[in-house]
Parts: sequence; C-alpha cells; structure tokens
Amino acid sequence: MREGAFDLSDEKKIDLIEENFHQILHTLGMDLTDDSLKGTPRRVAKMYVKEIFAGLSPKRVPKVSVFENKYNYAEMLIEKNIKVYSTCEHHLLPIVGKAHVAYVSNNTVIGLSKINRIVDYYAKRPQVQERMTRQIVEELKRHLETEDVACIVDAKHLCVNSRGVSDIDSSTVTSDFGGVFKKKEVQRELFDYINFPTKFC
Ligand SMILES: Nc1nc2c(ncn2[C@@H]2O[C@H](COP(=O)(O)OP(=O)(O)OP(=O)(O)O)[C@@H](O)[C@H]2O)c(=O)[nH]1
Ligand SMILES: [Zn+2]
Repeated sequence: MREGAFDLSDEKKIDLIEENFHQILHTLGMDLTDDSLKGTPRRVAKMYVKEIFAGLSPKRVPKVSVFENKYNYAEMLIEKNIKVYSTCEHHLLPIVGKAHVAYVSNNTVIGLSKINRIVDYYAKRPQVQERMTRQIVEELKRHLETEDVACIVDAKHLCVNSRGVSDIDSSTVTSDFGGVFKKKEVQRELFDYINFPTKFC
C-alpha cells in the first residue's frame, strides 16, 4: 500500500477519483453533459471508496470478539460457500466466487459471521486471488491464536472469462492450509464436508 494514502478523507478521495474518471470518460469521447452519464464519474468514485474498495481502509477491518470454547467442540468447523465479490488488480474487473474457511479451535472460538466478514473485508480491494486467500487465513490465525486454519477459494475472474482469452467456463482455485490442515487426511475430511450437498429446502 502506498504511504500516506490513509491521510486523505473519504470525501477527498471521492473528489479526486471523480475528477480523474471525468477525464477518462472525456478522453474516450463520452458526452458528459448527457443526463445518464453526467453523474457517472462521481458514482464510480463513491463505489470505489465506499463499496468495492472499502476494504483498503483499515478502519473498516471487522471487529472480532473471541470467546472461550465452552462447548468443548474439538472437531473442525467449516464456514462454507461464503460469497466472494472482489476485483482483480490487473484489469479492475470482478472476481466472483466462493470461499470455504475452516479452523480447529485452540480453546478460542469466534462468531460465525465474523468469518464471512473477514472474507468480505479482504475481497473489497484490488486483489490477486493468491494474496486474498493467504490474508484471510493470517487474519483468522491471529484472532484464533492457532495455526489450524484453512481457506479454499474458487472464483471466476472476468478478466479471463469476458475479455482477453475469453474462457467463460474456467475458474481459479487457491488454497492455504495451516497447521493440522497440512495433513492429507484432514484435507480429505474438509473436502468431504465442502462437497456435502447442503440443501435446506
Ligand atoms: N496469478 C494471478 N493472476 C491473475 C489474477 N487475476 C488476473 N490475473 C492474470 O494477470 C495476468 C496479467 O497479465 P498481462 O499479460 O499483464 O495482461 P494482459 O496482456 O491483459 O493479459 P491477458 O489477460 O492474457 O490478455 C493475466 O494473465 C490475468 O489472467 C490473480 O488473481 N492471480
Ligand atoms: Zn484481471
């Protein structure tokens, strides 16, 4: 991350990005007096700062309370099919997919939704999938005070699916296996749970 980037307020960032997007669209020959286009530079700026790149701001890191594992639950816990909406940093096109996160408690547990929130926080940046996968695991290791954390991400990159090589069906799988998840038999158990057909209706 560039030094000093956090010194600017969100409002200032939106103003500057708006100006630059105005210039980009103008250069492309778009008529920025047109009703439907004239708000676009500011809309894009707001979307970057407040939505799709909101995870660049450390003040938005999810607050995670940890609890003692009073349930004496000693097996792996998996939060699966977590939605991933991210943006590839090479082309600024969407990355859309699912993350599956697992951990084995070292006497510490966290609220389930915090896992989804951590995934979302690191997704909301210009990303590469490999880095995002590792960041999710590192953040959870820190809160849970254990190495026994794993994350698998399966996502479609629109920069691959909709332009360039234009391969609509391909997706990218990344994984990070910490501690006990380095063992093949533990990974197999994790894959079985992920592939378990969860149907509620
Ligand atoms: N490793 C990795 N590569 C990615 C990710 N997202 C996009 N890419 C790739 O980053 C590469 C950027 O390569 P360049 O050759 O600089 O870009 P380009 O000329 O537009 O490449 P093409 O996409 O092949 O047209 C492309 O191969 C993308 O598919 C990611 O999350 N991880
Ligand atoms: Zn890309």
